[in-house]
Amino acid sequence: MVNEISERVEKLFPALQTQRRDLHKYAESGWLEFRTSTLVADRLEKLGYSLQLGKEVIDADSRMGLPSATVLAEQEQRALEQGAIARWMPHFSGGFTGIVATLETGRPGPVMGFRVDMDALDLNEVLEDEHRPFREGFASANNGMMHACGHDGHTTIGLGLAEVLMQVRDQLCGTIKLIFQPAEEGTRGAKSMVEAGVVDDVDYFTAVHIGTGVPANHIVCGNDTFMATTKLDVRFTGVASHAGGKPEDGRNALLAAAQATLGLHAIPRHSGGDSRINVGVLQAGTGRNVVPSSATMKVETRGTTNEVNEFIYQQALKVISGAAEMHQVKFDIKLMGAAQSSTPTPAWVNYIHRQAEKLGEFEQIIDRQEGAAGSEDATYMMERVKSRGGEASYVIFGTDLSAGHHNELFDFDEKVMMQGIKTLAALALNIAEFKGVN
Ligand SMILES: O=C(O)C[C@H](NC(=O)Cc1c[nH]c2ccccc12)C(=O)O
Repeated sequence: MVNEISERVEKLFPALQTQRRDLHKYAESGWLEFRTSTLVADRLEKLGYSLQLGKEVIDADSRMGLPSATVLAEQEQRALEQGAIARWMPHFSGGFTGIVATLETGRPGPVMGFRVDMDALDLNEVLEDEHRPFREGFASANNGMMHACGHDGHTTIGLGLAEVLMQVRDQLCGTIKLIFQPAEEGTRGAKSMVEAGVVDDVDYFTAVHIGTGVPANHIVCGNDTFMATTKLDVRFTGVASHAGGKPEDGRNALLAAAQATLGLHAIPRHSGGDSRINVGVLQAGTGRNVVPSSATMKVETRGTTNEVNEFIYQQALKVISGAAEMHQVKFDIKLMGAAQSSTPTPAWVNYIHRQAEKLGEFEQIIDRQEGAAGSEDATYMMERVKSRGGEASYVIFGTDLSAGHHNELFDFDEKVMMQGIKTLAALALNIAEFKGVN
């Protein structure tokens, strides 16, 4: 069975590479994955999956960090010009760019959920010969959007997995659910899919990532270091006045934001675990001789547990309102994203380990990756599945990178996609080996 899967996946490689490069070239940021979604939906339908799309899998009110209506409309238009398939667009229009593809095998067995993400980062790709995507003609055509975290690879893994599983459907049991999630960056999209009930029937859940510093031919079967996080946009609104003639009439939003920035970074640590705070963007003012009446900040808090993150977040709210009070300016706070901390379930990690072993492709099979990582909103899905007694894990496939994640020179070795597909396909094919037949 292992050899059969390997051969099938190897055969797909040229098509997978073309697919990945197409997605890379037409990179789309979170909630704007219009072209990507229409292509993914079309492919999955052709393969024979039943599809749930857009509002069926995205709870509108649980979406975080949604771009403005203007941006959504502009980008939908741009996607159509770049080859989005128009007949699918009504499902995704307005920022509902999520897809769940289901394969009912008709044989008894568990529901297995696989999650990949589809969004790019807000980043300009390097357009120079030293960078392979540019050299080979698939660098991002979209200004300010770049697949610099490998989600083009993840989406391609999802499509390749869909194809292989359909080829071997007679050997599968239970139900396969492939989840294509929007807006992972900024941890904005997963919650809306969880609230739409997407994983409520999933018994065994697996999310994937490539790279993240894990060497090529290594697999981490259960990454368990994701930090809980809260993302917020803060806007201070003061009063503009003549900086020379009437400074006392002004209410200085820039000072409030500056004060808040220093105060935020001075929030104490928490004995319950590591924490982070970052003011990543700070913009204020309009002119040299005007008391600045507006300021905006983009802030994130993190903690190794939900409690630690909540502590930092609550302190942050106090610092922000205190700084506003000090400078007599108004403020408002918008929640832009959030994720929980989560740990995989040991039995599922162990099963993944054994399947990876059988593939015979990996030099090292690691159960846990230690050390503080970033955040991931797949944790919402993991926690929902676990809360119902299910199994969940987050798997990392190591690969050689040309530069770190979120860097303008990021690229990866596309062979990793095949290792990903083989491993995930093995999880589905051999599920009878997990705790016997369900
Ligand atoms: O918080 C976010 O915006 C999500 C973003 N997530 C990632 O970069 C994914 C990620 C970070 N570190 C790891 C380690 C393993 C897998 C995935 C990751 C981050 O942490 O800034």
